[in-house]
Amino acid sequence: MVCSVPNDTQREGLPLIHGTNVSRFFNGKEAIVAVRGLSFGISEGRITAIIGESGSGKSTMLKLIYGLLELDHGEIRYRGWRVPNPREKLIPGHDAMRMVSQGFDDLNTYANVWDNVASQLPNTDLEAKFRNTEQILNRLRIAHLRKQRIADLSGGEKQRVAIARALVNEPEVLLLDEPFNQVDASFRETLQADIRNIVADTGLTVVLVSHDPAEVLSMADELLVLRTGHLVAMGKPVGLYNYPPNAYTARLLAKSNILSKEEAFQLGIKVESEVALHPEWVALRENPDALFKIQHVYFKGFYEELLVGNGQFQIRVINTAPGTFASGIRVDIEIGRFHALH
Ligand SMILES: Nc1ncnc2c1ncn2[C@@H]1O[C@H](COP(=O)(O)OP(=O)(O)OP(=O)(O)O)[C@@H](O)[C@H]1O
Repeated sequence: MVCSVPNDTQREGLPLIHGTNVSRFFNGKEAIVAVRGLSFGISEGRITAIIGESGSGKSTMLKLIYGLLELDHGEIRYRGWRVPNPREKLIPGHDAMRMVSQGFDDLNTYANVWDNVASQLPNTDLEAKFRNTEQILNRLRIAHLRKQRIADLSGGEKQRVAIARALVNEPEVLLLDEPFNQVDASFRETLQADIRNIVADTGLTVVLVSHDPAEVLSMADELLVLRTGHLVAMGKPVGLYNYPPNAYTARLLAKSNILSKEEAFQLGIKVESEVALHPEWVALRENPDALFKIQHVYFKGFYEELLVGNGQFQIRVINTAPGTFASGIRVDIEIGRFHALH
């Protein structure tokens, strides 16, 4: 779907969504940098997650992609055409995309689920309206709720209605702002699986924002990592997890221990840079003469998180055999692997 801007010409050979040097500031001269100098590509038919700490610019980036906010610098293209900014379009937001924001502002609280979804479709073909509404309610497993008012639904159910409403008229891109916020783990996993299936079956492109990368590691095909408005890493989850390009990404994805080269040396690692040591890359062996001591044991269910220190620095370690170590015990640290941050 082309949603064009006057005097624009299509650029060939770009990914589906392509940003060049995108910046957006707030507050005029005392500018708050929301995002700065972002250049990125988002592929068609994939799930791309924008991740980063609170305030890193994720929601701003999503709104810029959709065309809800004006850019201060740079440009964003969709299928090679420039995304219109809010001044260039009567109803802001790209016609090929739909966005589901936090808070479900778009839902009509007093109408029922069916009407909230069906109202997105025209009355010109009532049979198609019925069929498409029914189909998307089934896909999102909320057909049994069709007569319920939004006000009476749980947060997770509302989230599914909001997504159904966004998908019912078959956008090419679905933008999701923190879709798994405030929902429990089992709900999250089934919703993630349902979204993955929709992407696989329909070729939909999904861009989602998350402040908790662990929750999207298994779901996203690509990750874009933001830090204070800058893009500091992009790539596939497995690659970024195992070979993070910087300390921020290592901490965000893996809660990694970041050690200076001097600290690493004390663990027998000889490198000329900082080191990322993921908590699961470390094993412990009890030794009454060891320099390191278990300082805290945090019970996590099927595993424990241990804080181990030598008086100078601490590292976090995952122990998959809970109950083996108690606070105060002295341990040797065995490094399975590490990743040098150059
Ligand atoms: N309308 C606005 N006016 C002023 N500052 C804004 C506005 N929108 C965003 N900002 C600022 O821009 C920065 C990035 O905000 P943004 O909401 O994009 O971050 P985020 O990564 O989505 O955060 P969170 O995870 O907390 O939702 C923040 O410092 C924020 O305070």
